[in-house]
Amino acid sequence: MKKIFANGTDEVAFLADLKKRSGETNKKVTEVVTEIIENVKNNGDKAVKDYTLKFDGNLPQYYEVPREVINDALTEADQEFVDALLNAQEKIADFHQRQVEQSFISAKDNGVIMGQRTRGLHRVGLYVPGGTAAYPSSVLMNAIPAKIAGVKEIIMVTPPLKDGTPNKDILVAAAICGVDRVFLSGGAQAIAALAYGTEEIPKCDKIVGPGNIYVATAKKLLYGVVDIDMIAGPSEILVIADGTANPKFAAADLMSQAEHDVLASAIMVTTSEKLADDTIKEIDRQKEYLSRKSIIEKSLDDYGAVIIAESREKCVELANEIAPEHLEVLMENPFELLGSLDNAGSIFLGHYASEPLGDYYAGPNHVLPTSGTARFFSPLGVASFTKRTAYTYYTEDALRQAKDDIVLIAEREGLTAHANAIKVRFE
Ligand SMILES: NC(=O)c1ccc[n+]([C@@H]2O[C@H](COP(=O)([O-])OP(=O)(O)OC[C@H]3O[C@@H](n4cnc5c(N)ncnc54)[C@H](O)[C@@H]3O)[C@@H](O)[C@H]2O)c1
Ligand SMILES: N[C@H](CO)Cc1c[nH]c[nH+]1
Ligand SMILES: [Zn+2]
Repeated sequence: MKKIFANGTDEVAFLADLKKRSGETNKKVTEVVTEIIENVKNNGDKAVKDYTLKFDGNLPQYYEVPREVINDALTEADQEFVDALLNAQEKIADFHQRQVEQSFISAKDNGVIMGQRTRGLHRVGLYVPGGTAAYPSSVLMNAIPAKIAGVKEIIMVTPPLKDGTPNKDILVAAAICGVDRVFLSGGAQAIAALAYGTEEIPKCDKIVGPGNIYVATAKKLLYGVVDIDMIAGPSEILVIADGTANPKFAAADLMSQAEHDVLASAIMVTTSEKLADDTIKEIDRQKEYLSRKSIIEKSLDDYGAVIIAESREKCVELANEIAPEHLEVLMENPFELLGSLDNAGSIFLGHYASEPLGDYYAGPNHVLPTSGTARFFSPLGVASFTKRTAYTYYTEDALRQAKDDIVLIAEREGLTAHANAIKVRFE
C-alpha cells in the first residue's frame, strides 16, 4: 500500500496508472468471441453445449435446471442462510420500490390527450458468473429490480460447477427472487444464446450481470441485437477520512473490496497523516487472518494507495476526479459533504455505513459503474428494466389550431409530404 502526498508528481502518476487499469478489449479475445457468437447464431443449442464441454470441462448435469431442483435447493438450504437472504430481499425491495417511475397522462381542455407509459421489459437474461465470483447477493441485486419493474420472464444462465452440477446457493437466490428458468451455460456462448435465442434458450430483450472478459466482450459485441446493462469492471472503493476515523474500520473496508480481484482498487484520501500510517499498520495486521490474503496484497500493491491531502476540499476534489464505484465518507459531519460529492456509484456516510452493508443488505443496488464511469452512468435499478412509450390523441379542432405552425416548419425542412399529411385533413 503506497503512501502518497497530494498535489505532487506521485499523485499524478498514481491517478494515471489507475485510469489504465481497466484496459482495452483484447484483440485475440474479440476474435474468439466473434467466432463463438457466429457459431451459436448458426447452430444454436448444439454450439452452446459443445462450448460448455470445451471450456467448462464437463457436460452439465442438466442443460435447463428442472423447476423441482430449483425448489428443492430452497427447501434443503440451511434456514439461517435463507432467512438472511429473505431479510436482504425485503430491504432491497423496499429501496427499489421507491424508484418506480409513474406513467403519466395529460388531458387538455381542447380535447388533446397525451401520455407516457412506462412498462417492464418482456424478457431479461441474467448472467451469473461461475467459480468463486458466483454471488447469490448479485442474483438479488439483479432480479429484485427486474421484478419490481414488471419484467415478465427472467432467464438465468450460469456455468456448471466443475462436476457438472449447478451451484446450490445460486439456485436458492433464484428461487427466492422468482427467477423463471435457469440454464447451465456460461461464457460468450450463453450471452449469444440469450441474444439470438435458440430452440431451448429464449431470446431476451436485455442481458444483465457481470462476467469475465469473454462475457463482457460478448455483451459489447451483441449490444444492438440486445440491450445490455453496463460493463462492470473490477471493484473499487475510495475512502475519504479525517482524524475522527478509526484506522481499524478504514483498513477493513479497504480490504473488503481489494479481496474481489487482483485488479480491484482500494484508495484512502485523508487529512490526517497519523490515520494514514495507522491504517497501513492495521491492513498488515488484519490481512493475516483473511482467506484471500494474496489477492488483497496484489490489488493493494498495484492499485492501492493512501493519499494525504491538505483539506476536506482536496478530498472531495479527488473523489470527484476518481469517480469511484463505492465512496465512503469516514469524516465528522459527513452530510455536510454530500452535496459536493458529484461522482460516485454509491456513497456510504459515517463510521457505521461500511461498504459490505451495501453489498448485501441496506437496500441500494451493488451493481454500480466502475473505472470512472460514475461521471455519467448510474447504478442498476428499476429504470434499467423498463422502457417508455409516448402516445398522442388530437381532435380535429386542436389540429386545425396547430396546422399552420406544423406546415411552416415541415416546408422549411423541405419535407412537403410531412406538410401534406396535415394539409389534406382540411382540404
Ligand atoms: N463487477 C461486479 O459486480 C462483479 C461481480 C461478480 C463477478 N465479477 C467478475 O466476473 C468474473 C467472473 O469470472 P469467471 O471466469 O469466474 O466466471 P464467468 O462465468 O464470467 O466465466 C466463465 C466462462 O468463461 C468461458 N471461458 C473460459 N475460458 C475461456 C476461453 N479460453 N475461451 C472462451 N471462453 C472461455 C467459459 O465458457 C466459462 O463458462 C470476474 O472477472 C469477476 O471480477 C464482477
Ligand atoms: N462489491 C461487489 C461489486 O463491486 C458486489 C459484491 C457481491 N458480493 C460481495 N460484493
Ligand atoms: Zn463486494
